[in-house]
Amino acid sequence: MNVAIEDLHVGYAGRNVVAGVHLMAASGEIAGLVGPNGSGKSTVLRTVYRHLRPTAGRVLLAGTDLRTLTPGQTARQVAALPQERGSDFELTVREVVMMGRTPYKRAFAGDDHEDRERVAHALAAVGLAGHQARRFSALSGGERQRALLARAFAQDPEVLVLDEPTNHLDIRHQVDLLTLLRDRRRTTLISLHDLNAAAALCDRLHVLHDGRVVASGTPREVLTPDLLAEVFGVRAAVTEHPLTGDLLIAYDHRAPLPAPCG
Ligand SMILES: Nc1ncnc2c1ncn2[C@@H]1O[C@H](COP(=O)(O)OP(=O)(O)OP(=O)(O)O)[C@@H](O)[C@H]1O
Repeated sequence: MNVAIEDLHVGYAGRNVVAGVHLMAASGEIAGLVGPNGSGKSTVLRTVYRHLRPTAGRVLLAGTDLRTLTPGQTARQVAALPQERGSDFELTVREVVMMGRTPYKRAFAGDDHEDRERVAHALAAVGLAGHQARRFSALSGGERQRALLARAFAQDPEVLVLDEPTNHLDIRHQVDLLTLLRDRRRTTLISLHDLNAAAALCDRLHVLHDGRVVASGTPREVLTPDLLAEVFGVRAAVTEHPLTGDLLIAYDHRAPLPAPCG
C-alpha cells in the first residue's frame, strides 16, 4: 500500500509549521524523514496517523484520502510509534501490546487465538518475551520503546509510521530494530536523527527544513557534504562503510559551520 502526501499544510494553534510538503512512499518502501530539530518531521508523521488534521492538502493511502476512512479502518492499515509515548500505563507489557489488536475486535470481545499468537510473536521480535507480565510503567525508556514497537507490529498494519524509533535504544537494540524493519518490510515512514542509520535502512530520504522538503532521493543522492552543511550546519565527509558498503558520514565534531542559512 503506498502513501502519498500532497501539498500538505499543517500546524498548531493557527500557525502552519509545515507548508506545501509533497512526498511519497511506494508500496513496501522504507521512506526516511530527516531534518534538523523543529523542521516538521513529527508534524508530517502526525497527519499520517491522524493525530493532526491538515489545514490544506491531503494524505492518501493507496489513493484513498485518509479523511474518508473511519478511525477503525485507519487503525487496521496504519500503526504508529508516536513521539508522545505514554509512560503512565498501569498495564502489563502484554496488555499494552494487546492494544494493537483492538482494531480487529468487536466491542467487548476477548482475545482470540490469533490475537495471542500475534502478541507473542511481536514480543519475541523485540526481545521482550520474558517481560510480558511486567508493568509497562516500570520499564526503562528503551524497553518501553520496544514494547510500543511490538504493539505496532501486533497491529499488523500495511503502513508503519515511526517517529524516531531508535530514541533511547542502545546500539545493539538500534541494530536489531533496523534489521527487524528490513526483515518485516512494509510501507514505512520513519523519522531518524541518525543519518548513518537512515542511509543504511531507507530506500529514499526526504529532507525537511523549515517545514518544507528541500531534497528527496536515495541516501547517496541526498546526503552530500553540501546538503549536510546547508541544512544541518555541519562539516562532514561522505564516504563508504568499510564493512557494508553503505554510505557513511564522518562528521567533523570539532568545528560547527556558521549558522545554517534558511
Ligand atoms: N504541540 C505543539 N504545539 C505547538 N507547536 C508545536 C507542537 N509540536 C511541534 N510544534 C512546533 O512545530 C515545529 C515543527 O516541530 P516538529 O516536532 O514537527 O519538528 P521535528 O522535525 O519533528 O523536530 P525534532 O527533530 O526536534 O523532533 C517546531 O517549530 C515546533 O516547535
